[in-house]
Amino acid sequence: MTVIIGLTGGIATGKSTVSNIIKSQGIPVVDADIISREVVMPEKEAYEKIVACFGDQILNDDKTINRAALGEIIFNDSEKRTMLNEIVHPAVRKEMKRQADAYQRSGESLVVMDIPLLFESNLTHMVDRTWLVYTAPELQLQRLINRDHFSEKQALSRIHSQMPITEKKELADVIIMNNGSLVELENDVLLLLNKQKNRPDN
Ligand SMILES: CC(C)(COP(=O)(O)OP(=O)(O)OC[C@H]1O[C@@H](n2cnc3c(N)ncnc32)[C@H](O)[C@@H]1O)[C@@H](O)C(=O)NCCC(=O)NCCS
Ligand SMILES: Nc1ncnc2c1ncn2[C@@H]1O[C@H](COP(=O)(O)OP(=O)(O)OP(=O)(O)O)[C@@H](O)[C@H]1O
Repeated sequence: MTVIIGLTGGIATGKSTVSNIIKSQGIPVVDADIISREVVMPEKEAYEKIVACFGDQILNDDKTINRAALGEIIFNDSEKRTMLNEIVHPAVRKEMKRQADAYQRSGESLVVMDIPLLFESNLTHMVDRTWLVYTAPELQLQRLINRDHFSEKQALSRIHSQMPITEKKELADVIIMNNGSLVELENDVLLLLNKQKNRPDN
């Protein structure tokens, strides 16, 4: 039997950092952010819909989508964000399911799905358990500004596009605290994986 873990968090709380630790242990990770980049490549179905909806001012010279430009639009306008989500999410869900099914068929005992909008998009039915990477809101803001060189306003508009991390904390089965160092985070994740291996049924 395969146990599927839904790994989530808020923007810049450390999902990719945790999923890299998980991958380093040979555990497969299905990554919604990576898939959401693949399904909007020029040859894919969602691409034409995005261009029709947002115009060619969101394109780079080579006709690929300018993610910074599209981000500026959708993180400042909830209606436009819903429109983009309605175009992109069905294709992302389909590919996530395809990858998870393939891992299941190949007999993996544990598969992790890294899904930033797991709770916002009601995708918990796709997973057996939910793990949340949590950082205190002030630290989340600081890490986002440092990583992406956003202004405070840009960073807050992205944070406010999601369910607050404090609310997600109430919904998750397991909380991975990420307020400390990277070494502490790695130790905690390795311990959690060990616990999961020893008690695969929950
Ligand atoms: C707006 C886009 C082009 C910006 O691209 P960019 O490369 O700057 O960011 P990236 O895709 O790496 O996302 C970074 C983080 O932003 C957050 N985020 C992304 N999209 C959304 C959204 N629609 N609503 C809320 N938060 C979001 C997530 O925490 C994600 O981990 C891109 O995020 C996108 O296409 N979003 C819509 C698809 C989506 O919802 N992806 C998230 C998981 S499926
Ligand atoms: N414990 C930590 N100590 C210091 N920096 C950290 C820690 N955890 C994560 N970071 C840094 O914080 C930033 C956000 O982490 P990461 O990119 O893993 O978040 P994410 O949740 O995957 O973000 P997104 O939602 O945008 O995909 C990165 O620059 C990362 O290196």
